[in-house]
Amino acid sequence: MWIRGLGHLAGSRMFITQASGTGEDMNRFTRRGLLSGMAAAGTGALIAPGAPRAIAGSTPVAGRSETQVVVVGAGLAGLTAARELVAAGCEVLVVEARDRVGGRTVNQAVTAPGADPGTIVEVGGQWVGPTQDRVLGLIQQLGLETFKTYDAGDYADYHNGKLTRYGHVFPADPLNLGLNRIPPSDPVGAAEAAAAIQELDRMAQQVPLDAPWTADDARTLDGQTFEDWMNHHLAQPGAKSLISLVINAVLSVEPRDVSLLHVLFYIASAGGLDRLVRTSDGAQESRIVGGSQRISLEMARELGPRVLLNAPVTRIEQDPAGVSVHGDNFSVRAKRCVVTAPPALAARIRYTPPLPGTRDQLTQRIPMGSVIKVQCVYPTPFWRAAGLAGQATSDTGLVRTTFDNSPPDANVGVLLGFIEGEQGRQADQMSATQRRRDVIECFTRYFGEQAADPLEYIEKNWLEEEWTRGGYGGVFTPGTWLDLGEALRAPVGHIHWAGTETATIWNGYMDGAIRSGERVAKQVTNSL
Ligand SMILES: Cc1cc2nc3c(=O)[nH]c(=O)nc-3n(C[C@H](O)[C@H](O)[C@H](O)COP(=O)(O)OP(=O)(O)OC[C@H]3O[C@@H](n4cnc5c(N)ncnc54)[C@H](O)[C@@H]3O)c2cc1C
Repeated sequence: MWIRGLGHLAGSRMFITQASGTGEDMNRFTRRGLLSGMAAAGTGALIAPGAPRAIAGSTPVAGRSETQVVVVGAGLAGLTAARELVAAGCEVLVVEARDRVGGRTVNQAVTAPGADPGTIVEVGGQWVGPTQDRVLGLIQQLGLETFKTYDAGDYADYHNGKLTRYGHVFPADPLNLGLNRIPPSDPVGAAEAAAAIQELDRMAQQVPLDAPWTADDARTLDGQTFEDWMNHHLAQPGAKSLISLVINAVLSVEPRDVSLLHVLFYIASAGGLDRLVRTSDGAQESRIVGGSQRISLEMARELGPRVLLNAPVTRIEQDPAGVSVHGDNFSVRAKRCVVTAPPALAARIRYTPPLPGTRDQLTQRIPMGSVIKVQCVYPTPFWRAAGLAGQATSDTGLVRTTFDNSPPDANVGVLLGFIEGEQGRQADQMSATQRRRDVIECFTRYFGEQAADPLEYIEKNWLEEEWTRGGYGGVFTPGTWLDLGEALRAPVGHIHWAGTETATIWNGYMDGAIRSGERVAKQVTNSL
């Protein structure tokens, strides 16, 4: 492996990340880490704070002048790919733009007075659930544990200015669907929404996960937005409002933003729409003790100095013998490169020679959703005592879905809300003070006056995150799967593509990211 461009920084010091604790408390200066980082880089150079730095620990890739595979991005996809490649005997270097690992998963310390030290909340991805076998398997392998999301008591729905409490399963349940989280505030609308969910599930089963563009009628399905489909198939305003909320909650976009074919693919990829929205027995079922970022922190600890932080990749050059991956002050030469940044971010890297037109056009058409995740910390989860689960849906305000996000021992109570799609875009333009006020108003509307005075307000605006620029993930616009879908996973020369957006199962989720890392590692080892 050769890495150049670091030598001129000799004489400076380097921050070393310890692979434990929260995102905030991980930075330390250590000489041992510094030396192992240097060995990993193979340069003998010292690295300045703010410049690329390696994670301490584990076995350095000492004395090598070349690496085989450079992985761009130390999120779940990149770290999984690196781990698999190392297990297959490859030399790997992961280059990460941020000063931390985890990408769209990140823990934040709760600092509210009275909170136990070490209490964290996740400000990015957090839940895991049934059939997410790869993430569940990895959690177990890394010695981590899960706990169930609090899901006892009634849900609440705020509709047309009125608050309704209801049991988990739609009480009338006219189609005997056992659907969870369809509020009965407008029974006629709810019945139509339940039927629509059943119909969407049926349509989704026809979509081949590895090639959605080959679905019967793909041209028609990808030729319309999800809103077009709603306008043709839903008569009840209540049904439209509920199904729109489902799209907001599941994809963080508006129905007008996304292709119908993509919604069907996404449903199929998760094994059903009800599974996507459910808490118990669904995608929101469990959380990871200590926070979801621990998965990445543990993998990074194993990889040790093979992970280089503060290393944004700006340019990837290919020639017949391999690739050169460049940042502002580093370059890495390798045989193969794996890019795990979401498509919209991968498009910001300059490729020489330029990527094929279809690959670039694909990345122009997969924008990130719009999400701001907000959390209020209280002395206790007071809603539990009132027989509420902390889960609300709403047709108004910035926050339209909420959850109980208290730590496993409930040493404080945490209400979590999502500001999604159009609300996310509006909230991004508000002042922080206005946003906070509007969020707390929403929580108070749904859970009463006790919600009005939180001990701490935590907010993560993913639109503002330089190395993600939105969330939960990239969303396919009409026509993209049909004309450009084949370019999603096809390597371009020595460059391979991973990341949750490339997953066939649990696309958009942590599980999908891990699956994509496993898939690309096999693809790369087979090509070497
Ligand atoms: C608010 C929110 C809530 C979510 N909730 C859930 C949930 O509950 N459950 C669930 O399963 N999923 C959830 N998700 C989705 C989940 O977090 C993602 O699917 C998953 O983390 C994606 O992993 P990844 O490795 O594919 O991408 P990322 O995590 O985005 O990793 C890509 C990495 O590439 C780096 N990078 C980008 N550009 C460059 C560059 N030029 N040079 C170097 N590095 C670069 C980035 O910094 C990043 O670390 C949520 C996401 C968000 C934002």
